[in-house]
Amino acid sequence: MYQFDHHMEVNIIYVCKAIAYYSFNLIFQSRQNVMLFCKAPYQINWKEIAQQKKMEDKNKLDRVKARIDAIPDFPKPGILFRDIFPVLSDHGAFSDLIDLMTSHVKSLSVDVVIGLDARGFLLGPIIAQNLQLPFVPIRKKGKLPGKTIQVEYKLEYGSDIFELQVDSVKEGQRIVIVDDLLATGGTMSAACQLVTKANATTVECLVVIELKDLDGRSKVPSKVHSLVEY
Ligand SMILES: O=P(O)(O)OC[C@H]1O[C@H](OP(=O)(O)OP(=O)(O)O)[C@H](O)[C@@H]1O
Ligand SMILES: Nc1ncnc2[nH]cnc12
Repeated sequence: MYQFDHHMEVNIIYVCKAIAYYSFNLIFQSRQNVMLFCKAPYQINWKEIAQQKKMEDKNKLDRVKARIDAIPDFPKPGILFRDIFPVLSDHGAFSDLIDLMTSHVKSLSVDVVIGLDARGFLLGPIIAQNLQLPFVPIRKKGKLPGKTIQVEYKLEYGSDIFELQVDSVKEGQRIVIVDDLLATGGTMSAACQLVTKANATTVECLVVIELKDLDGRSKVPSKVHSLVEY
C-alpha cells in the first residue's frame, strides 16, 4: 500500500512538473510573440525602407533615361526628336519604366487610364492592366467607331483632331491621361478638354518626357507629372 502511494506521489509530482514546464513555455513564448507583435511596427526602420525605395526608383529612372534617344531634325528641321522606342527594346528598362508609372498611378486612386494616340497606347494599357483598371483610348480623327466627341488641337509641328467614344468614360470618373511626351502641351490640353466634355475629372496627366523649354505644362488645365525633363 505504502509502495503504491509512493509511486502515485512520484507520478503526480512528475505530471505536475511536466504541466508546469509546458505551461511556462506556452505562456512565456506567447508573451514573447505578443511583445514582438506590439513592438514590431516601432522596431521597423520606416525611414530606411523609404530611402531604399527612393534609391531603387532613382536607379530605375537612370536606366530609363539612358535608353531615351535624341534625333536632330526629325520629323522637320529644327525639331530634336526624343525617342522612347529604344526604352521598349530593352526589356529591363521597359519594365523599370512600367514599374515607376504603375506605382505612381496607384497612388492617384483613379477609375480609368486614358492613353493618347499613338505612343500613349504603348504605356497606358499595361499600367491599367497592372492595376486592374479599364483602359480607354483617345484617338486621332476617323479611327474610332460609333459616336464620338471631338476637339481640335495644335502640335509642335502641325495640327490634328482628337476623339473619345461617347460613354467610354462615365460621368464623375477620376481619370489619369498617359502619354510618352509633353512638348507644347496642345495634345494633352485637347485630351483634358475631351475628359471635361465627358463630365469626368482629369486627376493627372502623366508623361515620360517633358520638354521644359516649351512650357507645355502652362497650357494644360490639369496637374502634370513627368518622369524625365529636358
Ligand atoms: O505637347 P505637344 O506639342 O502637343 O506634343 C506631344 C505629342 O506629340 C507626339 O505625338 P504625335 O502627335 O507626334 O503623334 P504620334 O504619337 O502618333 O507620333 C507625342 O507622342 C505627344 O502625343
Ligand atoms: N520633340 C519631340 N520628340 C518626340 N515627340 C514629340 N512630339 C512633339 N514634339 C516631340
